[in-house]
Amino acid sequence: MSLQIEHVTKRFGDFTAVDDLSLTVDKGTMYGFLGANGAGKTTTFRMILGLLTPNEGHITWNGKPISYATSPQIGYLPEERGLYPKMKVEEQLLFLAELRGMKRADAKKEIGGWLDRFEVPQYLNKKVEELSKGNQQKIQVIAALLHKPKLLILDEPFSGLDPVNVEMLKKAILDIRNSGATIVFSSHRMDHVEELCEQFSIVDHGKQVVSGTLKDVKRSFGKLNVRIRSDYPLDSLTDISGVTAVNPTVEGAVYQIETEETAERLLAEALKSGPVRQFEIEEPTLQDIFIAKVGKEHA
Ligand SMILES: Nc1ncnc2c1ncn2[C@@H]1O[C@H](COP(=O)(O)OP(=O)(O)OP(=O)(O)O)[C@@H](O)[C@H]1O
Repeated sequence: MSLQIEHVTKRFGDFTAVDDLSLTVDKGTMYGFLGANGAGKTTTFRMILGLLTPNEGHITWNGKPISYATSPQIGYLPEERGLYPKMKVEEQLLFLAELRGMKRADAKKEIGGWLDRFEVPQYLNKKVEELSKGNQQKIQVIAALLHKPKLLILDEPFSGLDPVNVEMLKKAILDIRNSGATIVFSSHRMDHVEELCEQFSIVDHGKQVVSGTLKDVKRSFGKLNVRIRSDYPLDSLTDISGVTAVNPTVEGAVYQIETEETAERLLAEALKSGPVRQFEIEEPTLQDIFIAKVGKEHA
């Protein structure tokens, strides 16, 4: 079982939002779909779900086209959150669960469990509009996964959640993946993607610019980070040859380099100013890779 996107292009008039995109998401994988604002992520999700039709190419789940409207196998958290503000939480979730083919009694049981898990059981009989934005978001996440979909598409699932709720949602998503579901999500938070995803791709202006496993992409990026903390000025380090980028931190900077010899030169130069409190060579982060591939202005 896999999700396959083959040479998919989507145009709106003269504008190409998704440009010859191909990717495969294997069953049981947690897949991160990344890109700057306007890169084409939501458009791709809508095409996966059959809500938009590609101009070219094919998308299949398990070898067949998907129809979100009719398939109980699919769960979707849309970017534009679409709960009915006047409806009570339980009514709303029951309504959506029945649309996805669940029996009312089963849905009722599951709803209770999820509201407890997300620490919002007190809102069962409250109108959606009475909940805070973050709590509405949790209800919408519950709506997407209540019927135990085999393929779960989450458009920015963490946006608007505080750190405690982000952790709660991460655990829930991991449990769903561990139960065998395939999950594709978009996020602008690279750290979340690093923690959760086995595979990912980055799109830019509708084109795929990077894809693969985190390990392979990091290895092929061919750059390292050197983190230096010091109580003394480090200005002269910026000019050392082999430094490709400098990101200042509160107590020093992180220098992007290509070879370890540059790290030695950085350390020698830093020590000229005074003692160094931290010197560490780190692998590149997904944030580094994203910025390098998509451009600083988008980060
Ligand atoms: N119905 C539409 N008509 C015309 N242009 C559209 C339409 N839907 C999307 N676009 C354009 O397609 C591009 C891709 O939009 P999309 O929403 O897929 O980006 P995204 O990667 O999800 O962005 P974000 O991270 O900001 O949510 C944008 O330039 C957007 O303006």
